[in-house]
Amino acid sequence: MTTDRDLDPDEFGFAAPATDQSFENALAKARDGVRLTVDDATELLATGTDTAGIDPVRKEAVLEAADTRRRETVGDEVTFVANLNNNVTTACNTGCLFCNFKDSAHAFEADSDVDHAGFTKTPAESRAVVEDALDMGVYEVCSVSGLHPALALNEEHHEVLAAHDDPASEVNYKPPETYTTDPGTYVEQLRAMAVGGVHLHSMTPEEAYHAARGTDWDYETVYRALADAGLDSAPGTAAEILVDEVREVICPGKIGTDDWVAAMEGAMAAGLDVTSTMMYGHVETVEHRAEHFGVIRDLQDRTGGITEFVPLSFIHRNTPLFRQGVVDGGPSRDEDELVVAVARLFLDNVDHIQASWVKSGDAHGLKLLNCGADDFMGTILSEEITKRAGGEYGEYRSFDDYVEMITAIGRTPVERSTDYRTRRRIDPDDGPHGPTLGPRADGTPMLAGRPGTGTADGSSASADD
Ligand SMILES: C[S@@+](CC[C@H](N)C(=O)[O-])C[C@H]1O[C@@H](n2cnc3c(N)ncnc32)[C@H](O)[C@@H]1O
Ligand SMILES: Nc1c(NC[C@H](O)[C@H](O)[C@H](O)CO)[nH]c(=O)[nH]c1=O
Ligand SMILES: N[C@@H](Cc1ccc(O)cc1)C(=O)O
Ligand code: SF4
Repeated sequence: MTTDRDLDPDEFGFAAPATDQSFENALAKARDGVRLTVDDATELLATGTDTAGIDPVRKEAVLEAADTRRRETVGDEVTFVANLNNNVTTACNTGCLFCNFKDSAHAFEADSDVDHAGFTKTPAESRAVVEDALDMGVYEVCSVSGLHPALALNEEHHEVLAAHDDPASEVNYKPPETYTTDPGTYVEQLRAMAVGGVHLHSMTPEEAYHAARGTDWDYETVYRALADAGLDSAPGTAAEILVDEVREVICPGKIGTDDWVAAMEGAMAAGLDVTSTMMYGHVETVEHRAEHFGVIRDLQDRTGGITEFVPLSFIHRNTPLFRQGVVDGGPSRDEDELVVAVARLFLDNVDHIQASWVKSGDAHGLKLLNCGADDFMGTILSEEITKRAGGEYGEYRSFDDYVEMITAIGRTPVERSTDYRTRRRIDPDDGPHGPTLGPRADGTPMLAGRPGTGTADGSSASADD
């Protein structure tokens, strides 16, 4: 078991980025549509490693090149999805230092008197949440969870884990009866959520690792079992920064880069689409970000199954990294803009780049749509990861919010399916607007207080911490 530990910032002092490339050459290649190298990306992200800090004139040139590339490759549509986040449990012992979503699993034990603000849902509770959302027109459920020690793939996995001499320390396992609430198995949770034709987007590489721990099952086998239970696609979170020297600092309990890549390949081999992410703006350098882009582009060259790239701006306020003084904040807005722009320019084989209103808010999220992004995520209805980390931008956007925001920047609002293959252009003048692609969607707005609806209150409520 890994727990939060004190870190000395000097412990990880990475070398200052430097390359043999010049900013001007890298920019010229980007403008000409020549495939960029990791060194090129480093120069663009740094607005030149020859100068300290971000140069505002060079930054604008990078953003403009990326915005032009976005217009030429995917046009002026801005997509979004009618989705729901349903996280099953916050119990987790992995101890990632950037995460405040998790609660120590010990606190969930039936005989524990440790207070915690987290939750575990049974499969029946998960199903009820999804059913309510389907009534609102939602057609995607995104479910990511803590690595609860009682979660196993299926009954067979429970037996394998329980057969260890000391399951808690050897395979991070305690039987369900240890806990106040039994989360069921991964297969049971997915079966419960895969209801009414909803698209189930779940099981990050880290969760797939947990669903195979203590066995010799490969990732494809695990994802096939999950697909049989109703899984449609997998979120490429747990990526953080795909460079092991960074992972050793911020998430030493997590799988390494090679394993993350193997899990994504296993998911795709099992016939699933995947997304890709990068969580940046903590201890890493711009060179690490560029290397991360290289890992994603190589993976996509081999597989073609990545539907989108989602930059996740580090939210610092309540995290161990910030509280222990390892970092003094998250990324600046300039860095957010450059990450989106260089993702658009470098990831020439990934069509869609997402801007996140959860991480950046509406105004800056819209700005990111002018830096190379073409997707504005989803309605989500509930948000726990960013909120618990100290995010302040709420947990719900309505279709009317989306249409108003996207038309305000002169772009075309488009409702999409998770895989982007089904799209509906929305006529801004034909409101009020609601989802139409869901199995129970008839264009009715996802409004506050509709009978049977979940917790969304129709406003863009702030985080309550
Ligand atoms: C909270 S985990 C849940 C799923 C699973 N436990 C895992 O790690 O894959 C999902 C992702 O949220 C992101 N995340 C967590 N804390 C964050 C923070 N403070 N700021 C931004 N993103 C964060 C990370 O990228 C992480 O991989
Ligand atoms: N960027 C964030 C997302 N993005 C995921 C989308 O909502 C959607 O599930 C995906 O594009 C597949 O269709 N989700 C969050 O909860 N928070 C974010 O910051
Ligand atoms: N839920 C993740 C974000 C995410 C989930 C699924 C994705 O496919 C992409 C991004 C977060 O808030 O950090
Ligand atoms: S990021 Fe995921 S694995 Fe890491 S502590 Fe948070 S919930 Fe656990």
